[in-house]
Amino acid sequence: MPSASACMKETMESVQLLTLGLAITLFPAVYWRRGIRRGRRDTAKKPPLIEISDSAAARTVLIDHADAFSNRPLTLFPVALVTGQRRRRSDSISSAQYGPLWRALRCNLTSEALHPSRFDQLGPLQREFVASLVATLSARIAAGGDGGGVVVVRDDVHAAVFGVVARLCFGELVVGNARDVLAMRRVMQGFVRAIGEANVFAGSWLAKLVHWRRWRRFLGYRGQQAAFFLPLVSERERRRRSGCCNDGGIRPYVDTLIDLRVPDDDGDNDGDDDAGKMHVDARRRTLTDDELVSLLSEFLGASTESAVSCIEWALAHLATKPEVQKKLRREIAGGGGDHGEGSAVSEERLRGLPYLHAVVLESLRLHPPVPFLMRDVVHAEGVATVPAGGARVHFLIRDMARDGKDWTDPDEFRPERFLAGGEAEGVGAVPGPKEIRMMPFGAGRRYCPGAGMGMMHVKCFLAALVREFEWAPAADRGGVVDFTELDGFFKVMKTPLRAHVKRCMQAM
Ligand code: HEM
Repeated sequence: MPSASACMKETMESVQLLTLGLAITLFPAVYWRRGIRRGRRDTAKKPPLIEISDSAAARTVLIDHADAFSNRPLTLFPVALVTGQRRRRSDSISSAQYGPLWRALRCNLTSEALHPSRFDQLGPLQREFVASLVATLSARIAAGGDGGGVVVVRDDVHAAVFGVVARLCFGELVVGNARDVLAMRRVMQGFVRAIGEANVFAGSWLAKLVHWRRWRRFLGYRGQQAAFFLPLVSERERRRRSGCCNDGGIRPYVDTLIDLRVPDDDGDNDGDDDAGKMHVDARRRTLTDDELVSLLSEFLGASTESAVSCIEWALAHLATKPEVQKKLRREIAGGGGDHGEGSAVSEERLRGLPYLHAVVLESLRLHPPVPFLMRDVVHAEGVATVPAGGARVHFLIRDMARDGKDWTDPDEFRPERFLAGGEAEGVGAVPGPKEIRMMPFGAGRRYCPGAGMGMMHVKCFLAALVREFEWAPAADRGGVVDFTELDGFFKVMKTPLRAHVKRCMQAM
């Protein structure tokens, strides 16, 4: 028999459903009448969508017309994340319009948390999380017996990368706090999954009604993020005031956000939920709570999801190409110098491993974690493809990097093409101004500021995984790896990689 609380919950849900249904039925009628009365029915049309998959055309517009192609759509996801009457947008770097606020936010990230001079300080952090990943996988293998075992690697890699990123973001606040970090990770994973599925709600109240539980869960992620992040921000402020922070020499991203003052140029604070809490000083202000949540969520999500996607795709290809795997292992083990079981390969050595670099580039070419770039173009004088009234432009990164006119056997995983003498010698992760062959980190004004850090995370974990373990397709699926992509916001493998893994003899 259902309990009283279950009955109560069901009744509440029915009432909510009924209310939502009524609101949806009445809203269009009321809005329509008001619109006609005031003579302001929204006639704004969606801009036409233009898709560009030719690399030469992409270079022309993104580089030669960089200013015109420097804005993303106002809402990045198919539906807005913050609801209600807020008049101030709660921007992250990705969503901010090209202008002073975007510049201040991006400059803060690149000159602080992502500055290359920081990379060398990351050694102890990487060693800690590489060692824990190696230990986790070794335990799984041991549980499988016979010196090897079938492992689904994605979640363990995700935990390790997120561990590093959370520490860069929050510093000592998350040290020794494994349960909270796991809970925060689950919220971020749920959020990323939800935005990948948000297309079902886009532009239709009926869809929101039909999928109302999912819709409610989707909106709930924002609140859950705030519930994790804002107390950490307050605690950080408290510890800074009392002078007891010890972050091992790395200034966490949250500190830079607390200290940041951004231009207060929209002057539109009336009725804003956060306006009362903001400190405004001579047209520069502190960040609102909403902005803090957006920026922290962006840092955690952007740094983790793309890196994990790239590591998993690379492992999938290495598992099916033993000769490439062996060659890579030889290169990683070759220089010696890195010591101890599961220890990370140092930043300096990672820079000197051309084949590892080529493997990562080839993985990003075939499976860019972000499949297309978005731009909102209002005026683009001299660009014939964009009509006078402007357009939404999508750059299809994946198609570009598999174009048969630019690449030989474009669907083949062949890292050698990036080595000296190969067809893509000198092609980097971020394109230069003269030519675009591939752009997994985007291009133009809005290219990814985390490209250097992202490459480093991928190389560091991939190097350790290949040095310590041998990878082969799991036999229980006929020894076949399914390379189908999931149709989400980030392009991960639809079926998470199941690999037969055993410890390498030289690593034992
Ligand atoms: C393998 C790792 C990564 C990949 C493949 C990747 C890919 C991308 C792509 C394709 C874009 C859009 C660029 C454009 O529109 O031209 C982007 C933007 C961005 N990424 Fe990354 N990213 C990675 C790692 C990171 C990391 C570590 C961070 C650090 C926080 C980061 C932060 C951002 C931000 C803030 C933007 C928005 C930039 C702006 O609008 O100015 N990403 N990323």
